[in-house]
Amino acid sequence: MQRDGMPYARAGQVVGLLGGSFDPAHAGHVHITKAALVRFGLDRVWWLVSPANPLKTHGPAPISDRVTRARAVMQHPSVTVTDIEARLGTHYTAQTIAALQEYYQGVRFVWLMGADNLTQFHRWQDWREIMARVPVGVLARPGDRISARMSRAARIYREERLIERAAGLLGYMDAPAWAFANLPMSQLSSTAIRETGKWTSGAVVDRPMGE
Ligand SMILES: Nc1ncnc2c1ncn2[C@@H]1O[C@H](COP(=O)(O)OP(=O)(O)OP(=O)(O)O)[C@@H](O)[C@H]1O
Ligand SMILES: O=C(O)c1ccc[n+]([C@@H]2O[C@H](COP(=O)([O-])O)[C@@H](O)[C@H]2O)c1
Repeated sequence: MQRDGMPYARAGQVVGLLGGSFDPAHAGHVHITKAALVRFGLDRVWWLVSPANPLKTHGPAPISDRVTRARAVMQHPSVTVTDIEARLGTHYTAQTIAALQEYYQGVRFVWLMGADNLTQFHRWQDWREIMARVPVGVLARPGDRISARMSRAARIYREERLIERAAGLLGYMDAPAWAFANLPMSQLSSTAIRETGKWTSGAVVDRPMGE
């Protein structure tokens, strides 16, 4: 049965999940998404626009505005922007992944994140359960490549890291498995955009990023 608003996926497909506040979405997100599709051999990527990041203190703009903005920014036939977590009522990534695996039997999920998130991954709720459930693909981010590689999660799961040449098989690996993709890096961040004042809660500003 297909629940309202849940994207379609069939058993055997490899679906990358990029969770984020997307407050607002920017070209850096687009860049890592396209890179992830190629480098990690994904069939699809779903953006999970989260109701709120459990580790962030500032409240994001309303989710409907962030989804609208994300859909305007990310237009690619293999990418779907979703508000799945709001629909499932999950707040923590471990819960979200467990619910998706239950709902989409046979679909191979890969969790995606920028290198900044790997540095604090060991602070996420049930982060080892995430590692046990799905392969993880990490994308380089300015300033975070070294700290990510030295992070607690990277050290604990040192043996489970794929060499870059094998990263295209990530979705077919049994968890735990992870890969780090080095790629030309984008300096963009939502924080920087919010600081320009071009994105305020409730206001959608549709300008090409980088202006
Ligand atoms: N420029 C970038 N390079 C690599 N990864 C990125 C980049 N921007 C965002 N990401 C990754 O995309 C995911 C969602 O990011 P998020 O929505 O938090 O955007 P952000 O720019 O990091 O926001 P903020 O500045 O508010 O922390 C995270 O895993 C983050 O690491
Ligand atoms: O589950 C957790 O404990 C947890 C802690 C911090 C961040 N996350 C998730 O990480 C993703 C990136 O968050 P953000 O706000 O940095 O874009 C998003 O999907 C969050 O829900 C998850």
